[in-house]
Amino acid sequence: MRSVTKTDTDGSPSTGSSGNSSPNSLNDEHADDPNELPGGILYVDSGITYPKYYDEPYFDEVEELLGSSSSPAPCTLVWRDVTVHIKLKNGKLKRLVNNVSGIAKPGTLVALMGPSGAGKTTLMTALAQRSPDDTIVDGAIAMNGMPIGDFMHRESGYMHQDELFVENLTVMEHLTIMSRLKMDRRTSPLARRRKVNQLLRQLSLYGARHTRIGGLDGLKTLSGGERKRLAFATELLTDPGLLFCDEPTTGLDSSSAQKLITLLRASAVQGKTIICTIHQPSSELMALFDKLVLLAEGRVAFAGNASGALSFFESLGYQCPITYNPTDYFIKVLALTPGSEGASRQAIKSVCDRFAVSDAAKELDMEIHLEFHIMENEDEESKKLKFTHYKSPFIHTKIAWLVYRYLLIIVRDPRVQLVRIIQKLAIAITAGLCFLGTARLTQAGIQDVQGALFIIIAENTFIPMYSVLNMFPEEFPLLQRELKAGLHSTTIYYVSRMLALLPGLVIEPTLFTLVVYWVAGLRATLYAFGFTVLLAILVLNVAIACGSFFSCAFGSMPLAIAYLVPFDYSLMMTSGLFIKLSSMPKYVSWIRYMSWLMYSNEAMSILQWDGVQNITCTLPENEAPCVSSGQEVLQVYDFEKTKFWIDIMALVIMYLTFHLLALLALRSFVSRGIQQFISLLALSDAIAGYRAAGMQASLSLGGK
Ligand SMILES: Nc1ncnc2c1ncn2[C@@H]1O[C@H](COP(=O)(O)OP(=O)(O)OP(=O)(O)O)[C@@H](O)[C@H]1O
Repeated sequence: MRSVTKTDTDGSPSTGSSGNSSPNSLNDEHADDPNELPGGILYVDSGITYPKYYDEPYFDEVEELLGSSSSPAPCTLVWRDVTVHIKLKNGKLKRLVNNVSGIAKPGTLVALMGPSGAGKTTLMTALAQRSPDDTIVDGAIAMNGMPIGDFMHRESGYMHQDELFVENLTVMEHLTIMSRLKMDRRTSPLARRRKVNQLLRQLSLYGARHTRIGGLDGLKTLSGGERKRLAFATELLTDPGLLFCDEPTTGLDSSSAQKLITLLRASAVQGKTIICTIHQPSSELMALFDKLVLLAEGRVAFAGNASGALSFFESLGYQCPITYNPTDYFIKVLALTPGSEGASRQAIKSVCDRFAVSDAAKELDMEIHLEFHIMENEDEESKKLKFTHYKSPFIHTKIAWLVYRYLLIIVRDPRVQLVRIIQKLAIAITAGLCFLGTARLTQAGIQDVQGALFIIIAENTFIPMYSVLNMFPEEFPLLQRELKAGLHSTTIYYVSRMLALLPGLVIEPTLFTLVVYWVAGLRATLYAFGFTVLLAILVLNVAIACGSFFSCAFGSMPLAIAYLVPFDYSLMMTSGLFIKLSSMPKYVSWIRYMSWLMYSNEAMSILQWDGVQNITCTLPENEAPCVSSGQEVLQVYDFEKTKFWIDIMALVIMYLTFHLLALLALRSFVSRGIQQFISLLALSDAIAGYRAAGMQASLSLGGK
């Protein structure tokens, strides 16, 4: 056996871990290596150095050396008399799952089946402690003798029916980032990479490891089957003993479905407990499942071996025709027939009632009672031994990897970045050229200088503020899912999202101000230029913070725009350029204190005019009196030179306040849940439709 040697970035060699990724085999020596931030480290294997982290020869040898299998912690899930209600908008409760009991043991693959709307997903999310917030779950659910709680996020995996990814990432990037967000912080870098590589191979994704998951036009992306396998791989990163899969074969052809269920079967054989909802499996697929649970109208219609289901239905007089797939037949019996719903409900009730008093149900009941009895008599210490002693990654690790993820999204499409920079420069040059040679110390020059300053402020306010409005609503479904899975918190997400934007929020205003400032010929001192750039950066950041607040508070772009437009008009009107601030009526003049346009305009004007003397006057004597000094210019606009630092402080306070409000709005939005998001989308669509109708009407009026 050859030894595998890891060289940390400090150059000191250390022997790699030979265990699996479970905490028992963790190599504390490399615990949460701060050097292992995105970008990877170098590994040396018997004198050969392989750069970065995804080198195939390296992984080949490590796998030979360390073996590839790991055994998950055995997991028994038992539930008794589980009833699930949902709170409706009118305040009433609707029962979705009615008094359901069952058990899933280690090494079993359980099929949860039933007609559409039977309550499969509702039951599964309740068992996985991932129910939406407006749901009430009653009854007893326990895992390994402990009533379920937040620990389910780390002890179980949940594969959703519709997989959501950050589409512009590659398969390898996605798994690497998820391994840093999900896996125990004590897992050594070596074990983490080995796990990722092992999953890629096991799930036949190795060849597609550098393929983008989805997204960009014209580039190769993952197939539907590969996406499902990637979702599966993501859940397997932590090797959970319990796995929930919601319709994993939906959208797959029969061969891909067969492959996926075979994988689930293989995982169950390894010792996992897997509960899987599935629609219309073929007989071959069904043969891979150990147990079948049939749900109908929120109740259990059958639970036990698939072969037992045939005889149970036969005993009720439902003889499966020879040409029928038995599972299709069961679903047909348990589905509501359009036009005769009443009779169907009666038939379903009768099947569920008969199952409740059947021998199979009594046997199941005994098993469940025994499990709860053992649980009640087991001491806490031995219960704890059944759980992994998981330690979540540090907050700074999560932030670093989320920032990396969002930076990848930003730089992934260089065309967009390039277009943005070219656009910015083009606007800057055009705006600057309009003021070329005009910003002189003359009476006309005063207006030109103020105009150039306003261009800098406006360009760093309006477009950026509106451009951010769609960001949060777009990412909300994935955020909601990651929060439910306990991957991170709303605050971590928000901070990471903003940090990833930061480089652009510094580079863009700097470039823009640089061009406009010098082309327009504004005050040529390093002090004035430096602070103007700083102010432009601050303005852009306040605008982004304000846009983020509106985006988080209203949850959809059309709604946010509807409120932001009047707000930005009031900011602009009180900026000091369009109306004399001291002449504004009292009841609206307070708005200026919320206007970062006013603060930045005042500070930039002070930079341009403070200490300036001898502004030339070429006006005829009988015209208005001339402004002869910078001090007088500031007075014209109601600006005070002593307020320079107050303006900067006000901008900083606004930046912090908007971000804080945005974070609070996002947290409240998240806690109100996806349901509100869906209704907001409907409202936004209605607004968009209303606008389109209005536009149509005005067009047709115009036509007349
Ligand atoms: N938020 C909700 N408000 C009202 N009814 C709901 C809500 N969520 C689910 N339901 C209803 O609860 C029932 C069970 O839904 P669930 O998604 O669990 O069914 P399912 O068996 O998984 O269906 P499918 O196979 O079509 O996914 C359905 O009738 C559904 O319309």
